[in-house]
Amino acid sequence: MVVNWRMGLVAWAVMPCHFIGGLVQARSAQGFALDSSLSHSKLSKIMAESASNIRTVASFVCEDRLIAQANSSLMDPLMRSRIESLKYGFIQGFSLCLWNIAHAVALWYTTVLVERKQASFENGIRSYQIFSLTVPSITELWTLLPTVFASLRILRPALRVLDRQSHIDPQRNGGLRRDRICGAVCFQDVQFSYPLRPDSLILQGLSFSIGEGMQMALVGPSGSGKSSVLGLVLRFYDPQKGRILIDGRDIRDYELRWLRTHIGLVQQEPLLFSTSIVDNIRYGNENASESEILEASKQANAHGFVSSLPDGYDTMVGEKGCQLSGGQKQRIAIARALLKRPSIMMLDEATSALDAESEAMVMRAIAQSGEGCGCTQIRVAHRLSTVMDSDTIVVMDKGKVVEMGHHSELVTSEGGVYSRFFKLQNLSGKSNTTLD
Ligand SMILES: Nc1ncnc2c1ncn2[C@@H]1O[C@H](COP(=O)(O)OP(=O)(O)OP(=O)(O)O)[C@@H](O)[C@H]1O
Repeated sequence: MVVNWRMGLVAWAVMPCHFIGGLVQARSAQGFALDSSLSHSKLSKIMAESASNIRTVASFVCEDRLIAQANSSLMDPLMRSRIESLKYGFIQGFSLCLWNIAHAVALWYTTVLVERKQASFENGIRSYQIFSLTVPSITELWTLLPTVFASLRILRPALRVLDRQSHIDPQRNGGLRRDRICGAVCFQDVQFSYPLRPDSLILQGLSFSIGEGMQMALVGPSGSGKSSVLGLVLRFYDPQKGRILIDGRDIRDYELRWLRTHIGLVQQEPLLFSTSIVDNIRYGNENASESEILEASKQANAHGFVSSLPDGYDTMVGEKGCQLSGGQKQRIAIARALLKRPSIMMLDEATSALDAESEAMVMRAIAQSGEGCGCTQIRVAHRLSTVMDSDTIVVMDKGKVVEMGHHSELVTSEGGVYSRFFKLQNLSGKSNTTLD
């Protein structure tokens, strides 16, 4: 407009041609971006699952099936991408055509202005140069849009997870803190269903209580809700109805992170981190001294096998602890939990891979590990022989307590669930017969 207002008006007049061309291109490229990000996310899921379950894949000879799945995850988007490419090619041609028409008009009008002496040759060239450099640059911003859309599409699931507000916020400060937890646990008429399956009631009015320092065993058929009970004590979820009390106070009153530091959990399939044994044990308490780590390892009956390894406590355990046996992993996980010195220790089939002698030794160590009042233990077990000594045995079925008491009472109760399965396990002579 400053160099030559007539040229300026032409630039404004042809600008929509540029914009429309760029917009059409951007729109058509969006489909492309979606297809390729979807197909790659499917493919990487198949690859990650196959790699982490490589032994299962090999033992079921599933390699060909997985390769076929990986191929088909790419074939469908590939076909669609070919069609999209053709469409994109035509659209690209159309928009470039519009683009070049705009340039042709601008150049033609420059020559007209110079011919009519309404612009000097120098100003004509200058204004055309300004037009041909600035207008396409502005319009090219549109062509960046597909990249922006594609990035947003890839980021959106991650952003959704980051934005999700947890109903139970472990970062929230405030709430009750005490000098210590003694470990009395009480479930009062607890009803619970998982958020993803709100209609299926997992715990149906569950009530029981354990005194501080006592040992309680949870037994029952698979799917009866035993592990869910442990998840509720750690407040991974809150019950829909009823209350859970620790030392007489509702667990929702406590500061969550503080509460969790007093509760130990060892699961049947303990997940170890891909680092050294000592770092895995230290995970329980990063401020622990070397002698405390050694002590916890001895209590968990892990010290013997760790010392016999060439690198001892510096041995790397591999991804998820794959370079250790099941029993060794369990012992490291127990040592890690013991290092926390928890007031409540929850063991979910945590000693299933240990021999009877090691198991008895570890259980004794856990019982002595709590501060002051001793450590309250909640054990989930299928092998009844391992929980016979518990102070209380709670027998669960379909989310309810069906029997409760000491082994000597339950085993003599005629027609009782516990006595029936105890006989079954003894008769079969297999210690791993389960309540199923
Ligand atoms: N995250 C979850 N979302 C939805 N349902 C779940 C979830 N976890 C478990 N369930 C369901 O809750 C029920 C109880 O599961 P839970 O693991 O508590 O049983 P369990 O008695 O410990 O079983 P097992 O002895 O086989 O370990 C099962 O029917 C299970 O399918």
